[in-house]
Amino acid sequence: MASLETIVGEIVDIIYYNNYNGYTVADLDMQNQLVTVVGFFPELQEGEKITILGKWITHPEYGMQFKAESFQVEVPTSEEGIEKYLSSGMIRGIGPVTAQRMVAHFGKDTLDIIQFYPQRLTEVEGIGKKKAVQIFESFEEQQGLREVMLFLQKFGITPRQAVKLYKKYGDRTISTIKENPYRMAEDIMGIGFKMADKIAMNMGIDARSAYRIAAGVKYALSQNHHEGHTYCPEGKLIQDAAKLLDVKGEEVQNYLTDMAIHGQLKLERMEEERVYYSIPFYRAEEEVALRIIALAMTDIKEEILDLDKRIQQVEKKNKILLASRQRKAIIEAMSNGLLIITGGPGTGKTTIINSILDILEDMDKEVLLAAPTGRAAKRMSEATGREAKTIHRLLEYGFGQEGEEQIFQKNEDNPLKADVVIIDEVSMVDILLMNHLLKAISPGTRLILVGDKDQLPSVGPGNVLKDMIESGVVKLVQLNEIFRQAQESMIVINAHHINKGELPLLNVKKKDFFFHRAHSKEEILKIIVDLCASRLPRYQGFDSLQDIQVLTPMKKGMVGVYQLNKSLQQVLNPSCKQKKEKKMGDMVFREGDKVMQTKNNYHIRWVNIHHPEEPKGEGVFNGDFGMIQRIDLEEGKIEVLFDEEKLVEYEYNQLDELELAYAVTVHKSQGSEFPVVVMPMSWGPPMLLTRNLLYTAVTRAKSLVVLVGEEKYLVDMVKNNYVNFRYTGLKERIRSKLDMLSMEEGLLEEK
Ligand SMILES: Nc1ncnc2c1ncn2[C@@H]1O[C@H](COP(=O)(O)OP(=O)(O)OP(=O)(O)O)[C@@H](O)[C@H]1O
Repeated sequence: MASLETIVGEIVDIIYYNNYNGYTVADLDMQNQLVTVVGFFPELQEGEKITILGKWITHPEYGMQFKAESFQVEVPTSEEGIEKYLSSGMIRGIGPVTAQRMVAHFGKDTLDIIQFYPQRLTEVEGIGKKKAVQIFESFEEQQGLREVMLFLQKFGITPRQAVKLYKKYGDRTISTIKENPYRMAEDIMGIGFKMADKIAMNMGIDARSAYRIAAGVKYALSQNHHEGHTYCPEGKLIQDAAKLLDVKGEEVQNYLTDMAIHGQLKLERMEEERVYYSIPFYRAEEEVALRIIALAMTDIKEEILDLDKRIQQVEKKNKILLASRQRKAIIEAMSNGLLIITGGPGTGKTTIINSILDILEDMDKEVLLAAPTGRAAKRMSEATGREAKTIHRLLEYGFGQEGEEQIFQKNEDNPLKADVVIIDEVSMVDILLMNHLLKAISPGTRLILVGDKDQLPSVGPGNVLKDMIESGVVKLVQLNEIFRQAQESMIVINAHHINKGELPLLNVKKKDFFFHRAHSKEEILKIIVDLCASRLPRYQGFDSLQDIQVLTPMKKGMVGVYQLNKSLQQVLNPSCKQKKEKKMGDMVFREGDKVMQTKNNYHIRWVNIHHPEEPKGEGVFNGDFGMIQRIDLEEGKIEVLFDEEKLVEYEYNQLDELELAYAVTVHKSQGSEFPVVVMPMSWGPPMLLTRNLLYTAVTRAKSLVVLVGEEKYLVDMVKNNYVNFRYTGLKERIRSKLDMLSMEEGLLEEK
């Protein structure tokens, strides 16, 4: 067996870098001998000098390589190395041109100048005082980050996670982790208990300490919440936590009651079973149940005169005859504190919202409209011709100062001022957001919730819409008639077939729902790329970027999001001299790319390019699509245009909020609609390939659906009625609270 050796050299080329786990293949110049090095590293930069401890291996294909076990990076010392290092874009304010000028001026002292005499940077052409400060700060930050990465690499924490930790804890990263490693698992998405535990063990924390077991239990419970549950039955929690902690079930059990007594968890009885909630979910479920009952029981005293006449007027104005259920929906909307309107595509939900709006506005009522995502809110605005906001915006979330704890400014002390609030796409609302929404609805304001209960449930915990419906307490209008106009669309017809577990009708001439047969995943990928790049634009006039959206159930694999995006990018927006690009691990962002914002960012500023004189707007939301307009390699910035008007500037360290979006997962597409949806049909885990998911994907399309693959997988999906089960207590909670209230009233009456 080869023994460990130390080699020293300068990085001359990064051949491969995986930004999820840090796996790197790089060429190293060892005194004019080129060596290939492989191993797990933080993002290395060309020009850096590195000392590596490892051993020589022979790769069957690539020959001799040096496999790293540990390493020490030094800053480059040669002028060429310094220039390469600074040109890489890792320091804000320095791109290739500035790097070259700096090295031409300061030579080998450039890095020392940045660190110790930053004021001298202004001697370089193009660097003013402000930029000099920016370069100094960014360099310091990089040094700090390096230190954190070096400390964490021995625990198997990837560079990406190290960056997240550094963003969260800043200069105090190392001390915070040393103090309580389990905090990482609570604070940082993607760092599990296991990783935090590894560090804790390494630091000598006892495996049976109360501290460790409590952390394990909390983490096991939070994992259940991640899967959509609002609580976890005791047996399952003990099992999950014991497995995680590698201790006996009894050891966990002993702590559970204790944790409940100390208010770390909430112990409840649910259908004769002991179950545990994390406190925020328990509170949210309790409060939602109480508020739903209060709203549902609010008597609308107001007698609406001439409602029949008003409905007739609306019919006349819109030139339609409302169906009886639609009339019922309108009447109920006028006479209930809380109403749910649910139905599949083409069953007239939008028509009802518009009719209700017409009537209410005619009566001078104040109405507010909102939906859970930016895209859904935008569609609601377009469909109603009125302003619709995201629920977060409606509730004025995050209007505080940056860095302060973000809160919903609209709440029970400062409720929404409106007669009626209408929320669309309510199936996407989870228990926490529903609680915030209900808090801001005061008695006297009516709430109308519109949605399709058969869509995928909310990403966050809870099954709120279904639970509310099944509680039987909330007034419900269920629409099931597909209107004639909608019946002309096979998308609508087939969506209803799929929802009922029937096979969709495929390839009906001159229609809008097609199946393209392909046998292997390679073939599926090839056909999808061809459809998007050439056939659909050429024969049907669709725009490859604006109109066509590839949706896929999976992230990984040949027809998963990552590969689809790579292949589509290569063809739809290939690399060329004129287009600048920024490498992010194994992904490339290029000018002209279609991208998606992957989390809600309430503070990021945008300029309306049509009205640059207007004050800057704030906020870009999870699921918003944009286009990369410009990459500034000097400043380290990427400009993205959203909705063809909002221009947002991202710094490189914010790029984890963006993903390529030629293809996105079905889950991410919830609440959005596209002219064309293209989707692969191939093998995947049955838990994922469900009827529910297919229904959600198909209902995202307005003009055309093309499924590509093998029909047997389509049949499997239609038959797979597996709905991810969620432990939620809202339905029972509403019922039991109502029973209690009725009992109290009964007692009062008896008295
Ligand atoms: N009473 C009616 N008579 C005739 N046509 C109707 C009636 N109600 C709705 N429609 C028509 O049916 C179609 C579907 O209605 P609408 O868009 O309101 O449904 P929806 O449930 O909002 O659909 P989606 O969820 O797909 O947006 C529209 O073309 C609409 O004009």
